[in-house]
Amino acid sequence: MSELSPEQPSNDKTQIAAQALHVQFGRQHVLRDVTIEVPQGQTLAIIGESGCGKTVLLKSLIGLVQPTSGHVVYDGQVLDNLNDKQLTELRTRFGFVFQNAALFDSMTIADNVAFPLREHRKIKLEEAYQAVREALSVVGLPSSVMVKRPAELSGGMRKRVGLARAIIMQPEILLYDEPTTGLDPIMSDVITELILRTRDHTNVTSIVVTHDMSSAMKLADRIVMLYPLARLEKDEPQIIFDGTTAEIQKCKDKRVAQFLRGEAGERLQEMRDQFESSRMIAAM
Ligand SMILES: Nc1ncnc2c1ncn2[C@@H]1O[C@H](COP(=O)(O)OP(=O)(O)OP(=O)(O)O)[C@@H](O)[C@H]1O
Repeated sequence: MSELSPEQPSNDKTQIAAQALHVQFGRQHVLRDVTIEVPQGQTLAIIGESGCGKTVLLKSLIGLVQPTSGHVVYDGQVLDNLNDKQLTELRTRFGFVFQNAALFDSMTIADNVAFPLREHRKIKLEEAYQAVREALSVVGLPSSVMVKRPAELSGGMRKRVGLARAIIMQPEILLYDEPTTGLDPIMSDVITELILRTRDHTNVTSIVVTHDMSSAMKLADRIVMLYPLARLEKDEPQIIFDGTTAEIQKCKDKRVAQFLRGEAGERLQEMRDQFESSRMIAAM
């Protein structure tokens, strides 16, 4: 395995670290100088308004997005020093819960959940299905769903299947992209509880990208808030808050407080201005 070449994260127990991460697509800069160290067992919520780069950060952490500069260090290994085989092996230690559950429509729930096991471990079908039953029971689903297909389940059930598939490999780290989006408040709370339960049972490190402040406040040990680069001056940091749930409630930064209160602030005026200018262009 490759040795750590950039600076060693300061915390010995750091499981994953983004070091001075910069991501750019064409001319659009999305992440600038983002540094976060996540200790083993921590549950970190990444919040921030739509388009600020939360998902890009999450994808960079598992090597699905290549940073323009900077590094991701996982358990002492720099991701960009790994070849494809090593990266694939490393990813088996990660569980990723996608925003839309990303299930295969043509497969049964049993085969969807068993998929990573069958892909990465030489395991008999019956053994895999036993692991599926256990993973489903952890997320509160009966084994009777195993024969169904994703289209036959509700959105909340599909999210739970996505979580079952992520935990079946007993990952060291779980990354969630908007796990409660599109769910009613009760089902959102169920998913939040499941994330907590999974963390408590397995001591897994969890990184949760979310807009859902009530979920973030309930599950996070730590909250990091990103701000869109387009709204920042060149020398302003993109991480505008990094602290506990208690600290964020006392945070004096207007941008953080507005986000917590769900206020649109100057965005409404900007939308009105855009509307007016497009009306004027149309009238010309
Ligand atoms: N593969 C890509 N190619 C080009 N641009 C991209 C790509 N992935 C993301 N972007 C752009 O990067 C910016 C940040 O996207 P990202 O999905 O990380 O936002 P987000 O904070 O997760 O937003 P949301 O909360 O709406 O999901 C957006 O402007 C998006 O269009």
